[in-house]
Formats: sequence, C-alpha cells, structure tokens
Amino acid sequence: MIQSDTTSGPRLKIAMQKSGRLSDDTLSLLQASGVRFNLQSAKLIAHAEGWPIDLLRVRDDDIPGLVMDGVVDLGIVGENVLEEVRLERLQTGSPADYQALRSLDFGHCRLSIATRLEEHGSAALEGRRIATTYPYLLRDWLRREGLNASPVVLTGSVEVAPRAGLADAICDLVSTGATLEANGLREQQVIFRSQAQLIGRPGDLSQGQQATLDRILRRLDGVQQARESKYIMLHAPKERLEEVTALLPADHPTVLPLGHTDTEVAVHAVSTENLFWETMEQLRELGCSSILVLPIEKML
Ligand SMILES: Nc1ncnc2c1ncn2[C@@H]1O[C@H](COP(=O)(O)OP(=O)(O)OP(=O)(O)O)[C@@H](O)[C@H]1O
Ligand SMILES: O=P(O)(O)OC[C@H]1O[C@H](OP(=O)(O)OP(=O)(O)O)[C@H](O)[C@@H]1O
Ligand SMILES: [Mg+2]
Repeated sequence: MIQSDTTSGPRLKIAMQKSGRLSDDTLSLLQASGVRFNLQSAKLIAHAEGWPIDLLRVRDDDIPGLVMDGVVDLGIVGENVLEEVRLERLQTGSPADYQALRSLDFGHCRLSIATRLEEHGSAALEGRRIATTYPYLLRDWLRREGLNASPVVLTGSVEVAPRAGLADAICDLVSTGATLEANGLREQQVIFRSQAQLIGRPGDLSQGQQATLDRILRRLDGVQQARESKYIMLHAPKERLEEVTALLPADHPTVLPLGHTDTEVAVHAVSTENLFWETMEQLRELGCSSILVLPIEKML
C-alpha cells in the first residue's frame, strides 16, 4: 500500500518519565505545542489526540536506553541520566548513540560532591568513599581529576550515607541545596550540570515520522521563544520618542497614533528579554504612562 499522508505509516513513539520531577513540565511543554494526551494513570501507553504519536511513560532511568536501542523514536530525559547511561553503555559495549535535538529549559540541577560541613575541598576526597546513584559520571570525573576515591552505589537516600557511616562524602543532585543543608552537608564541587533534553534515536525516521517531528520541533521552538519573550505596551510623549525606543530591549517597535491626543503615541514591542523595573522607572521619567509588560503565549 502506498502511504501518502503523515498520519499513516509508523507512529512516532516518545518516552517520558511516568511520575517524578520531569513529568509535569514534559506534559505542559507537549500541551503548549498542541500535543494532548488522554492519560490514564495505570496505562503505560497513551495516544495523542489527532497526532500519529504514542507516549510511553516509564522510569526516567530507562529512557536513554530505549532511545539508543531504537525501541522508541524520541525521549525526554535529564542530561544527568542520559550521560550516566551513555558512559555505562560505552563500557559494556551496548549501543550508546543518540541525537541531541533540543535543550528544554526545565529540570535544571547539578550533580555535586558534598562532604560534612567541617571538611573542605576536593583534595579531602583522596582515598575516601563517595556514595552516589551516578557511579559512571563520578568515576569519569575522578579519573579526569586524577583522584583515587571509591564510589559506593546506592539507589536512593544518598544524603544520609555519611551519617549512617556508609561513606565519607556523597555525589548527588542539587537544586536549591535544601536537602544538603537538612543533612549537615556542604556542596564542594559541581561535577555535571543538567537540564531536560529532547533526544532522538540514531538512524532515519520514516518520511511521515520525520514530518511529524519537524512540526513538533517548530512548535517547541515557538513555545521556547515565546517563554523567553515579552510584549511591551506604553504611551510615550512624541517629542521623547527617540529616547524611549533607545531604552526598549527590542529592535523595531510599532508606533501608533492615539485617538485622544496629538502629543502622545502608543509604542508596542516584542522583547526577547524582560523589562527591568529600573528601565520602567526611566521610561516613567521620560513621561511614558500605561507601561505594560505582558507574557506571550505563542510565536511563529
Ligand atoms: N531537585 C531537583 N530540581 C530540579 N531537577 C531535578 C531535581 N532532582 C532531579 N531533577 C531532575 O529530574 C530528573 C528526575 O528526578 P526524579 O527525582 O523524579 O527521578 P527518580 O526518582 O529517579 O524517578 P523515576 O521513578 O522515574 O526513576 C532527574 O534525573 C534530574 O534530571
Ligand atoms: O537541592 P534540593 O532542591 O534539595 O534538591 C535535591 C534533591 O532533589 C532530588 O530528589 P527528589 O526531591 O526528586 O526526591 P528523590 O530523591 O526521592 O527522587 C535529588 O535527589 C536531591 O535529593
Ligand atoms: Mg530514576
């Protein structure tokens, strides 16, 4: 049978974390791109409404391998897990290739070595035991630093290991630092920085799958761009217009006449950065009024 449209042929399979830190942001991003799923909590697979896309909801640790083995076409996963699995697979001789498609600007965290408050510096790690869920990333860093220390592999509750006498230090994810503080630990060294990534399997997709992916990527870019942008609106005195536009973080503001006055104009601009309070105050000093900074939902 000849398949001529993008809705026939193999569907695009995307793996995402079923339940955890990345789940809500992943679903929100897909939803903002117009890809919606009717999720039933017990089900592993969900079908997108009106798209040839299936969503597989799994443990985040399984996502890189599913992509690298070509079991799914796309995956959304933290770079920390991605790199850990890639290093492990390189050592065990399993397929470890993938395509990095987009950094998604959520799930920001860092993998850090932490010791008890009274200890200082990474030199103190020589010959010590370091508890971690990321032995491959840790060993890779120790090798590059020329340090001899022994990873103690734990699957959870890494932060209690020093208190429990299981290790002298830990190597774990940090975001706000609250977990370290609550456990009397001090962050000594960041060894890896991470955010969520969209990755693709190695090899070519079918024509229809590629068309679906291209469409999603364009929309994701639009969502990301919109999230980073603001719509600025204000009324400006005509005679200070040049000074006003020079202050705006935007290239080509639109200038419109106002019905009720000849001395003022409306200025509208899309800015790729936020408008700081200081700039708003300077605009006020130039005689601007009704200064609004609005979020943008979509951009194409
Ligand atoms: N405190 C944090 N702040 C921001 N992002 C984080 C934080 N902790 C983890 N992450 C990111 O979110 C990912 C998932 O974290 P989570 O704690 O949900 O994983 P998990 O417990 O291993 O889940 P799973 O049950 O899927 O294996 C991490 O691999 C990391 O990329
Ligand atoms: O620096 P903080 O903001 O305190 O974040 C760090 C904590 O967040 C993650 O755990 P999570 O809360 O996801 O729970 P888990 O360890 O049970 O997965 C990570 O494993 C740390 O324990
Ligand atoms: Mg996990």
